[in-house]
Amino acid sequence: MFSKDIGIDLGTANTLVYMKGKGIVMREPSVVAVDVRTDTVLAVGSHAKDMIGRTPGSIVAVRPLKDGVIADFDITATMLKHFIKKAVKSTAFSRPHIVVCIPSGVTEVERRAVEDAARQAGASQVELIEEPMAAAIGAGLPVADPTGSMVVDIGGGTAEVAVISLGDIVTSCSVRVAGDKFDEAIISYVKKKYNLLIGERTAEEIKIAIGSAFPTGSEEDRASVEIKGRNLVDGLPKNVTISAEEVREALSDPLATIVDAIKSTLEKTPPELSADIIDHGIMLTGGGALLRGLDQLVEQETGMPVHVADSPLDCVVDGTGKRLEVTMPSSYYKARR
Ligand SMILES: Nc1ncnc2c1ncn2[C@@H]1O[C@H](COP(=O)(O)OP(=O)(O)OP(=O)(O)O)[C@@H](O)[C@H]1O
Repeated sequence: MFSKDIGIDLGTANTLVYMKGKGIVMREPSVVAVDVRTDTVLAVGSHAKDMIGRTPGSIVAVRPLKDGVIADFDITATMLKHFIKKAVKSTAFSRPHIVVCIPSGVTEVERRAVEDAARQAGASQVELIEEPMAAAIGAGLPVADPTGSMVVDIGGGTAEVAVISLGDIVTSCSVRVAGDKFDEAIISYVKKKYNLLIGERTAEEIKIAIGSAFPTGSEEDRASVEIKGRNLVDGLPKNVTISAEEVREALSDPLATIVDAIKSTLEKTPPELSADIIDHGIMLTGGGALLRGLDQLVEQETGMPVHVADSPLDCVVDGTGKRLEVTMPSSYYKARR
């Protein structure tokens, strides 16, 4: 029988929905626009993201999950309900089973808020799973085997590093430094060097266009882009050209934090599992894994082989999907309670 069971990657940057039997049915930015005068939600997802930095005083476009935690409870619940209702039109007779993957830094109270929101949106059963585990499953790592698999999931708010064996996390480390901090680093670099104020959207565009973690010796190392912002000296709009090398310099501090998290997790890993990681390498997932040269940087810093997952942005939601498609032991998805 056709089932509307869904898996959700409730990410700080993007929310993805996987429907059993269909695959990924929705990808939207985790953004909500609210009219503060009437306290009503005006837009959710990409429409709301387009409004960031461009709203009049009466409207705020917010990202309810920030730095890997739920910054605004009620808005997160509203957004989750909106996405669930959009993906699955549940009725009293077809209440879906929902698997939600949430950042591992969320508190017990926040977990309950997510569960309640999913139930209010029509879920009959709600299961919460840990992000690095979902990412590892989605990336196709042999998480159930008695062998060490290392995954590094770099999203918008958090970078999660985990070593998994026999269906459970053996050692892990989570830092609140990921894609958003890369954008912030670009903003402050441009401000310091050029006295130019740019917005979050522009910084993200620069990162995606010419950002890199390591010089790869290719033509792209010499790329540059023209950016527009507000001159901090006279307050007027201004253009400057920024090079790939400058962006790499801007990103070096947040990247060093992520590399340190990987190294400290490796230091805590039992020797047998370390040996497995030397053989199989480290798997990078999450949107941050798309940063050019990141695999080479991690490889140079750790001496381990490093692979980037096939579809890094989809790994977490694919992991929740595999949970719905296959019956696996619940120990795979041990939610931290
Ligand atoms: N080509 C790219 N190069 C560099 N960064 C990218 C690229 N494409 C997307 N990103 C970044 O990836 C991040 C979003 O990744 P992802 O969707 O995996 O995060 P998330 O799951 O929402 O966040 P979290 O895991 O922290 O909850 C954003 O910061 C985005 O700017």
